[in-house]
Amino acid sequence: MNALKSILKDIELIKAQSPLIHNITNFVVMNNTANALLALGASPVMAHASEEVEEMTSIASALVLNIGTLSPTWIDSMKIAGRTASSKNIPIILDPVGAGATSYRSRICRELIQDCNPTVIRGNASEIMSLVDEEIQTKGVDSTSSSLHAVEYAKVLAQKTGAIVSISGEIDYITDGTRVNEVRGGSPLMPRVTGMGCTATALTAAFLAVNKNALEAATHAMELMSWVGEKAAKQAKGPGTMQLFFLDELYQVATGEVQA
Ligand SMILES: Nc1ncnc2c1ncn2[C@@H]1O[C@H](COP(=O)(O)OP(=O)(O)O)[C@@H](O)[C@H]1O
Ligand SMILES: Cc1ncsc1CCOP(=O)(O)O
Ligand SMILES: [Mg+2]
Repeated sequence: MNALKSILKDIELIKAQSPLIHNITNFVVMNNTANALLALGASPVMAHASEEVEEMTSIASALVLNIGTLSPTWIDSMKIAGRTASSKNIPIILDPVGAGATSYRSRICRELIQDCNPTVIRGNASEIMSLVDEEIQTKGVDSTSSSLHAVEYAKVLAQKTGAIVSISGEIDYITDGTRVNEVRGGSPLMPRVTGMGCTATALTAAFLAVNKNALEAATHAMELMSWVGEKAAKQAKGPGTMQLFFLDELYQVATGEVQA
């Protein structure tokens, strides 16, 4: 399977380079996403103090900006880190958690996009749609729309911002504004575990760190999520064990016990 070989090639690079991934992310998922990055072979660091983010981003291979539990001091740090990354050609991935639920979140996402030029924007359907149409109100951090419905919005967002836009859901769609890659698979248990979308974002950062083709890197991350999620769900009894099996299966792939 060619897609699998191509993902495994990126994973080999992640293992060899162990890229430092600087995460400014939310309190809910810090532990999950750090563990997922470690399982894959990357090196996570969570740092959000404005006093240190410029230095931390400067030594990182990719930057995650995740607005899940944002507050004014964190936004300042995100902007410093984002500008630093942008000036040094360090890839940035923005997760617009809950965009459209409050005007604050939507406004901050627009400012971050404007100031930091993210390489990839990854969110669920509702979040991506709300970034294009300010009238779209979402319920919270979970999507109320199908990913298929968001594809045209994602293309517009990609064309407007120059970012690759990655929409997650039952089917994932990743677009540069013209081409659209589709990723199927995964499991309905995945959205029953908090932080799975944020994990997808963190893994996308790891792929961006080793693969300069951002459309391919973002697609690889979603293919890996889907593949690992499906394997984990076969063994899980519910969300609790799903979380554990997901990490273990990710580690199995990363340590090379699964071959293409
Ligand atoms: N119904 C589903 N079937 C299969 N995979 C899913 C389903 N819903 C979400 N996923 C997967 O779960 C992960 C998180 O996606 P999603 O729940 O949309 O993100 P978020 O947590 O940001 O809302 C992605 O890898 C996505 O492909
Ligand atoms: C529940 C919640 N509330 C604020 S951030 C967060 C986590 C969202 O994570 P994900 O979007 O990956 O489910
Ligand atoms: Mg999310």
